[in-house]
Amino acid sequence: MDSKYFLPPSHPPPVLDGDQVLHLAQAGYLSLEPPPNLLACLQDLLQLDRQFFKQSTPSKETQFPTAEGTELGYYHVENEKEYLTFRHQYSGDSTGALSLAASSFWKVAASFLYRILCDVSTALDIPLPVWDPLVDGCLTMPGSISETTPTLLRLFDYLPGAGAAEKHTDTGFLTLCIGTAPGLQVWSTSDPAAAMPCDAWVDVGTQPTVLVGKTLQWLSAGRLKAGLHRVVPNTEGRQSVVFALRPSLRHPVLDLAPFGEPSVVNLVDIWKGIRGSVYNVNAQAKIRAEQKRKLQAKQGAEQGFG
Ligand SMILES: O=C(O)CCC(=O)C(=O)O
Ligand SMILES: [Fe+2]
Repeated sequence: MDSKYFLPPSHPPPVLDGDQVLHLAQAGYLSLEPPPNLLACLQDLLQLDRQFFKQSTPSKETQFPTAEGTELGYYHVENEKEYLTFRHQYSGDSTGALSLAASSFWKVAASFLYRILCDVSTALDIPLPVWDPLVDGCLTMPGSISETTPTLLRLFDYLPGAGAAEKHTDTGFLTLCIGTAPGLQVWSTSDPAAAMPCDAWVDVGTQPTVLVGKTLQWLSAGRLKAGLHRVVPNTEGRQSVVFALRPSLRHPVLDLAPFGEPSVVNLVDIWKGIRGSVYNVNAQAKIRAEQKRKLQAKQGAEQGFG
């Protein structure tokens, strides 16, 4: 028998249909139903997440020391929110279970977003192998700090009536946001052909939502638009799980030919440029204000990132 019948499929099964790809590209966001295994991992993670945030601040800080600004470990924004950022696995008795649940969730969330990346690539005629170096080390939670990439999993605990995030776009490829209560809003622009423009903030409620980030917008030369979003306070408070698939920086030399651009760039420089063009909506109020002030002085604009 001809061996071609035994070749593996060249593409993972699609997650999105054509209309969903179009919506994600044009609106910069898409609310959708994730696969059952992702929801099962989410429930395990949320249970441990609630137990974690009930602990005292010193206990949380000891288990997951704040590091790299907001980018690693436990971070507290006084009177607003606290959150825990995973970029690698932690060990130790008190943190083992949470770290393990985070690692399981990371794997399914990363594979979900990667498949969505494949779906948009197919629609844009971008060859799928192009993504291999770009997601190297991002699809499973790295074992140690030395193996980290910018990709992260973040567990938020927003204070009732106060926890929020100013409007911003994320910096990476794709972000998956799942909240336990309403609060996340996306900016929805009307069809340019519509008679009456009706641009508005739209509540996504507790519906899992995928957002396009600035790096994907840049790589696709604007064919995918980064999704503007914000978090508004909820009187009951809110937990959310945010997985941000960001570029791996392990292979800095990036040939843009497969993206339709005849040039070679340094991905580290591109990433630094994108990160440097925005302020951090998740930083403490004073740091945020200072970052905003510096940015305004530099570019006369106000832009946030999450
Ligand atoms: O909490 C959420 O659902 C979203 C948070 C967010 O937008 C961010 O951290 O970038
Ligand atoms: Fe965000």
